[in-house]
Amino acid sequence: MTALGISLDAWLAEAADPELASVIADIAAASLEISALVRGGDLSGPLGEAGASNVQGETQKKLDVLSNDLLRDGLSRNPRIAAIASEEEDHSAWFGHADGRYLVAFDPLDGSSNIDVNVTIGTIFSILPRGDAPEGDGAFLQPGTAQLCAGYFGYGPQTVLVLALNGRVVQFTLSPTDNRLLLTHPDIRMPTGTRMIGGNISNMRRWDPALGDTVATMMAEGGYNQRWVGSMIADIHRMLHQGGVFLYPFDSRQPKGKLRVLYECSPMSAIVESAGGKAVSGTGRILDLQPTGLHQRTGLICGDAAIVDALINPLPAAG
Ligand SMILES: O=P(O)(O)OC[C@H]1O[C@](O)(COP(=O)(O)O)[C@@H](O)[C@@H]1O
Ligand SMILES: [Mg+2]
Ligand SMILES: [Mg+2]
Repeated sequence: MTALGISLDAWLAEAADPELASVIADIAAASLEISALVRGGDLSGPLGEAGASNVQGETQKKLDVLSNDLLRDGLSRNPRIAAIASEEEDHSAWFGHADGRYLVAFDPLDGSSNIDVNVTIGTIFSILPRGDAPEGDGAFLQPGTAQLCAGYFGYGPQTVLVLALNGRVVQFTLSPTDNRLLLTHPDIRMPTGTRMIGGNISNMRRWDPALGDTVATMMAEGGYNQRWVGSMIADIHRMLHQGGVFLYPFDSRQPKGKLRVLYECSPMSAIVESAGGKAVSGTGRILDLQPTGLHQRTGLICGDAAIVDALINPLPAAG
């Protein structure tokens, strides 16, 4: 169903089986609560430092913790969801649902450093089959090709939901009048040929020299524009609609990469590929990567396939 303006629920009734639809609907319900907190800003209460660190040693903001709790609590009530894994939790959480057919991995709040400055942040999620693996983190260690659905919420001037499902990318926008998610983009295709790069250029000196040289040449001589919000979801959302590439490559300070495979790179790469783009780590396709850890990191270069190719070709062969 592609009629503009139809609700998420009506769209899901046609696009997904009822069980998968219920999982997406529950993620959406929790995310709309997060959206309301974000919209309230300081009026929602202090959203700054929570005084704790997550398993990766990163300072947690109160909104990171609140968002995690909203998603975890909301999803725990769905009997079809066996377990969740989150950036903010050391290990996967299993709900004891005998009929749980799905696993959900999520970054509850992407772009935490932008919370206090009213810049777009988001929620990223990946829905995987439960499979036969025993209960535990290992059940989540599936390549991105196994994802049944990938998506993100963007909390910016508009609250949007972007979904990759059945090989298509669609976008819903939150109606401010009745708080419903309505279809605004029935088939997003990444534009090609846009000369735009989204990367943290302050890290350029730490990148593979060949990659750094290529990017420097593109900007100095190729007419490339540079854009960097500092929230992956916002930077990739821009690429999805305007074209160009997003990159957070391996570097000498973070040789294993910064962005997490299961709940950042895998879902965002599924969205980029489904919209006609390409997503690689620098040593291979992201969606083919077999994760070995719940919080594993990787490099990421994604977007317009021709520009991604131009960036990775000078890099050494896959290792
Ligand atoms: O500090 P930098 O280099 O700007 O990093 C920004 C990157 O870190 C992230 O914020 C990591 O996400 P979290 O906020 O979920 O930790 C990405 O969204 C973004 O691309
Ligand atoms: Mg993140
Ligand atoms: Mg996060």
